[in-house]
Amino acid sequence: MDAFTLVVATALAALTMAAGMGLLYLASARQACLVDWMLAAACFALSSVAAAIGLQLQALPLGFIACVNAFHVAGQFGMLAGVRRHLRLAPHWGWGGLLALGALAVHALPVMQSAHLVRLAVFVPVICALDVASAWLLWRRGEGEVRASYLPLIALQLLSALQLVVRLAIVGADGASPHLMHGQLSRTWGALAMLVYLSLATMCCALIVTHQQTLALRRASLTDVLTGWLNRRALHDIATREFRRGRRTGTALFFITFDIDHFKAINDRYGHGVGDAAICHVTALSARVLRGYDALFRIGGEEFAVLVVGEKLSGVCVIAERLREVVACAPLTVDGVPVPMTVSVGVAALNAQDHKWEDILRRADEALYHAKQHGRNRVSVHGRDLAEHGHPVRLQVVGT
Ligand SMILES: Nc1nc2c(ncn2[C@@H]2O[C@H](COP(=O)(O)OP(=O)(O)OP(=O)(O)O)[C@@H](O)[C@H]2O)c(=O)[nH]1
Repeated sequence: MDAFTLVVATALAALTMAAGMGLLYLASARQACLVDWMLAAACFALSSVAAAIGLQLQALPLGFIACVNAFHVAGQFGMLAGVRRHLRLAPHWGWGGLLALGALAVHALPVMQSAHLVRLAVFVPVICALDVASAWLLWRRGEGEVRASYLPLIALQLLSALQLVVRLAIVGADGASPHLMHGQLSRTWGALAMLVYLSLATMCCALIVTHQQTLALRRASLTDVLTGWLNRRALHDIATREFRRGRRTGTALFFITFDIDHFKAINDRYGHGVGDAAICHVTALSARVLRGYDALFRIGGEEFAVLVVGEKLSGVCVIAERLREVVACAPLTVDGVPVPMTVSVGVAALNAQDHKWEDILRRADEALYHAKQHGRNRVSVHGRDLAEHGHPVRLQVVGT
């Protein structure tokens, strides 16, 4: 295939990428990085169109070469800008504009007019730096589940940089041993590499965005909207997994359940809006005293559960007591007036007779009920304050 046909195909691939990014932007949750990638593709398309026109004029005029290179640099910067925006960093398009203008201006230097090799030697490091910067950012910031979706674009950016370095080396070697690669062949290589790059970049960018949406949907399906705590569906998944692990490895497992005391009265007196704020207030306070890695669940209107793994009973009782205390000591303020709140707390541990995690939760609920029955604003521990089915063993209550 001749260079002209390849360049036209590259322009079409760039336009396809721009259209794909634009359509995905409209169809998805308007992720702004898609606009950056669409602009990047538009720059690549302009670069290819300039190259195609220049090739038709036989001897490629320097003005066209300058445009080809400037739009190409802008396109590569756009790829980086999209990556930065996806990672919640400022895209800095201003720098991209300056870089493109610099790329245009540098062609006025006489040395740039002399040889294809000189121009390659100037632009390859710039483009490689942009490619490697995108790959490095994605690698550094991509943690956990998202990294898998970043790997194809990381690989593509690195391969793009690598092929440029190889191309520069071959064109450079051509200077020493003539005809290894003349300018026309180098351009054909460049157009072919760009065609492959654009086709794959379209898929890589789409993969990143759709994967992120999938994760967001999954997160939303497991999270309570009001508090941001996990919901019952998540409780089932996480508790089942931890219960199995606890049975197999003998790791201690506890549920702390707690419930806002006389919450109905808060709703009745101040309205549902304040009731909602009270729920958020309690969960925010509780999260402060809980360990960052405990799983926190909203399991009912104003009832919550914490799954504690690998702790001693005494440690769990300290956590539960701290939780009770922090809520009692920090009332919600409504129009400058404090609204005192307390919580009743129940604690239960995994024991040898348990067949399923629901057994532990049921006992924690019984302990919570016991705390309610014995004055509220207190912590009751199953097996210490009450025996099976909520019968008191001795009325020793941790707390008030
Ligand atoms: N504002 C608000 N209220 C809720 C929400 N979910 C449940 N509720 C209300 O919470 C109240 C719970 O009341 P009860 O179960 O009687 O419990 P309580 O008044 O806290 O009494 P005790 O638990 O016995 O101390 C009900 O009035 C529900 O309507 C919610 O998301 N927001």
